[in-house]
Amino acid sequence: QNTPLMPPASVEVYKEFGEKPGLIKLMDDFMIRLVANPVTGPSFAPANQVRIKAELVEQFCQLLSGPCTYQGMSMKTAHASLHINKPQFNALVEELQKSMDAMNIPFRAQNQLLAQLAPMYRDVITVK
Ligand code: HEM
Repeated sequence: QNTPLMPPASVEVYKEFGEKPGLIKLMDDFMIRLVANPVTGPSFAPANQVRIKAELVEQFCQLLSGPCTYQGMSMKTAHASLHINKPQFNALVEELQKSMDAMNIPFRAQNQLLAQLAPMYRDVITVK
């Protein structure tokens, strides 16, 4: 996790995501969408999806003030060699929104998570 510009979301929001089991379900849905999307698919199809999902669960749990400590790579390190551009970043966020809608996560809670993720564009996007 780099440059946390927002205070973590409240633990109430973690509950609205269904805690750990909710996040696991969310990531299963999200990864299917990421692989199917023509903009993000080429990055995720060849990757270790099981491991990325597990890391995302821990990361989102921490961002939502759940009882987790993300121990994966920094966003800068994880994405350094992936040549990610802005359309890819935006496509990932859109797929996440679809997954959150599919899980009936309240809109306000969705926005709490998105506010945590938005500043990460600085570390994730390396291609103009
Ligand atoms: C806010 C946006 C993003 C977040 C929060 C995020 C989060 C993560 C996390 C937690 C990991 C696992 C790190 C680890 O293994 O220790 C990861 C890896 C990865 N991410 Fe992202 N990511 C974002 C954007 C993107 C985008 C836009 C793409 C490509 C379209 C992408 C592609 C990947 C790939 C391919 C890996 C696996 C790298 C590897 O296996 O070495 N990510 N990401």
